[in-house]
Amino acid sequence: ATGSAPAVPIDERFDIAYVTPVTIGTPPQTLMLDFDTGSSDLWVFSSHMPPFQVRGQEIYTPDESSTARLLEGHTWSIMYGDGSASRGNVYVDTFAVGGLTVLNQAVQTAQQVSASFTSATNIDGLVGLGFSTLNTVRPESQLTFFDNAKASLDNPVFTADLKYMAAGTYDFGFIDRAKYTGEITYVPIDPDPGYWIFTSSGYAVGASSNFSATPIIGIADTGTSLVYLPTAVLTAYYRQVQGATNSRSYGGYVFPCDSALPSFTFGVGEERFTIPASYIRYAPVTEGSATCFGGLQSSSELGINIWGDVALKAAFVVFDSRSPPRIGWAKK
Ligand SMILES: O=C(CNCCc1c[nH]c2ccccc12)Nc1scc(-c2ccccc2)c1C(=O)NCc1ccccc1
Repeated sequence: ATGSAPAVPIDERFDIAYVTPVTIGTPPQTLMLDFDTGSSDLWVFSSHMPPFQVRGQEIYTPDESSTARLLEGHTWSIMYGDGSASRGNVYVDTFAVGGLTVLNQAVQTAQQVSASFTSATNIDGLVGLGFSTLNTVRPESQLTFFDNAKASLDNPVFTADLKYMAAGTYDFGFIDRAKYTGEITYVPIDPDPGYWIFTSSGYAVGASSNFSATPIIGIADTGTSLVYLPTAVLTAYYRQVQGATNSRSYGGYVFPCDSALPSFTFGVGEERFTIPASYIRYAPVTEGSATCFGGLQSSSELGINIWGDVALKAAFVVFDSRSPPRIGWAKK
């Protein structure tokens, strides 16, 4: 089997996150979920939440699904690095995306979500595509949709083709030759932490003329908007941006929106990928402001480097869960 589904930006002005239509239950309930390689819980806004925490999101109502079964005595609770959080209980039900159907998928129904999820009105929940070891369901952790689907897929892979201010695609079980150019460069993944962690071979500010061959260990993360890198890399980049400052009040590097921005190049093996300046001029700090927030930010508070959407949309990315797992990057 194979599957293919769109990844649609939740906001037409800047790519905060991407959502993908899925159906859950019988008769099918359609929700728009954020497919997230940086976590491993499939959780949804649900009929178990207090109504004031739901602001326009679609909800999953297990009581209206004839195939829903409560997973007795199981709960979940997750906290992300930005302090956002959610928790609740667990059902198994039929889950379908892009032509693929998984029977008895663990669907984590939210009873409580933090304010940042309530205000993300176009996100009805998340589909974790990280390694199932990260799943937070207790007392027995649950498998991701991809781990449940893997045996029936033509190949144990999925690919991300995210786009700047446009709908991209997630493909499951196959690699679409029409979505990339040249060859795919594969590098190993360390699956133990549970994330898609790989080592970038270095970076350059602007084109790859002055490439600095320094290993950067980071997570390929479709669920995080921006790129978080070591301070040394950031200062090298923002040194080239007129008026750039690392603002405590805005919580990161900001600069005048009309400043000239260099592109940013990162290495995967011998290959070089360039993030255009337009992706790094991420968004005005507030509606209509002349101060813009950068798409490259420091990872020093996180303790981990993250290659979020700003980087992923500059490439065609293959998440290959053969043994040992590996990640592939190609131009497009
Ligand atoms: O969790 C994810 C992806 N799902 C995000 C879902 C989500 C969280 N608010 C959302 C709001 C809307 C939609 C989706 C989400 N990625 C990873 S891997 C390692 C870390 C991490 C570990 C330790 C310390 C720090 C990060 C994170 C992390 O917390 N990223 C979020 C973030 C956000 C802002 C800044 C940094 C990291």
